[in-house]
Amino acid sequence: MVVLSRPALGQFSLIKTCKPPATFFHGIPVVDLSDPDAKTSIVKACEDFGFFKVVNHGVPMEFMAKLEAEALNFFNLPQSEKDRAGPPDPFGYGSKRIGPNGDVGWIEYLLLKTTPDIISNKSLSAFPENPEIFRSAVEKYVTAVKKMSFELLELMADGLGIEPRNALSKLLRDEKSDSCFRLNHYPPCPELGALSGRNLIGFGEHTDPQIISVLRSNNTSGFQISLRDGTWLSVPPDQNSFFINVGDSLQVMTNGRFKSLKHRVLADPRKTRLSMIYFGGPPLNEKIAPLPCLVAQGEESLYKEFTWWEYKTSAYKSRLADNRLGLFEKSSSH
Ligand SMILES: C=C1C[C@]23C[C@@]1(O)CC[C@H]2[C@@]12CC[C@H](O)[C@@](C)(C(=O)O1)[C@H]2[C@@H]3C(=O)O
Ligand SMILES: O=C(O)CCC(=O)C(=O)O
Ligand SMILES: [Fe+2]
Repeated sequence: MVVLSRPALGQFSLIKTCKPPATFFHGIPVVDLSDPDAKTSIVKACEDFGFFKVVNHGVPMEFMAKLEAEALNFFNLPQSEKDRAGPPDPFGYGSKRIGPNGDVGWIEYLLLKTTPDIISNKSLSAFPENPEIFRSAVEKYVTAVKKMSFELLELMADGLGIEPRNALSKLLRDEKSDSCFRLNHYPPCPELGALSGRNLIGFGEHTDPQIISVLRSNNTSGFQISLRDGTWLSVPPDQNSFFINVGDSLQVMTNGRFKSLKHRVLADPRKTRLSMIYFGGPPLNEKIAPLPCLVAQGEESLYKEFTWWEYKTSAYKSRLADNRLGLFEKSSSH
């Protein structure tokens, strides 16, 4: 029989109680939603990165594949037909111009409102043949992704010790939730091959203003996140997984504990990138402020008081790369 000395026993209990290290893939935190301790890895990823990948998410792969096929059908239409769904106001079809303030990229997109109806009339007019097929593909996908987003926000609340656990998810579950959905199409840019070492911006660097963004793309790379040292990390694409971004509003609601992360997309010389992103936002009249239980005694909010409507209005006056939250920080003189 082996008799363990006291110090050796101590080590043994440490091994047994220590949490396994977070899983990473190419420097990106990966959260397995079937893991009973997913809430801990979600909180850690949101604190350290403001970004993570989700596997075992429960969203049927066929919903992703069907919507991808329908979106490609749309983007492969003649330009004149696509233009019938534009210009974006901000909803509808847009090409090269992103937002109202002069940002451009190697991209075309459809921006859709998810409440109260999935698709505004203008976007539907681009599908004269059979708008119902497209509507149904978007609806199935968005409904499943919303459900997963509610779960993620409930796990976040659990992990942060917030009560009730629906304090965050109720904002997206609300029928007045101001959420939207975006299909981005980045055509290949063959000229890029000749300009070796040069980057072509598909979607310029920015943070997302909402609470969370849930991104799924085909297997084409191009998505990058900004690391603390200012370098860009390329995120290996994975068409079967989701990538989650903490939005500016969640940064405020956690009083800066979670960070909204800058990201961007570079165009590819050879391959088409097709991405679909659900942006979960609160109702327009919702006050965006730190949850009281996350502000320790003696501490105060890092941000001025504002509603989602005020933030969104201000965001739409900004350029993509602007530090939108800066205007709402208490230290700011604006
Ligand atoms: C340049 C802009 C495009 C954007 C509105 C804005 O003025 C600044 C924020 C941008 C952004 C980034 C995340 C989402 O893609 C988006 C729909 C959003 O809510 O904020 C876009 C806006 C847009 O494309 O209209
Ligand atoms: O298209 C992508 O992969 C990301 C685009 C994005 O960040 C956005 O639409 O806000
Ligand atoms: Fe984004």
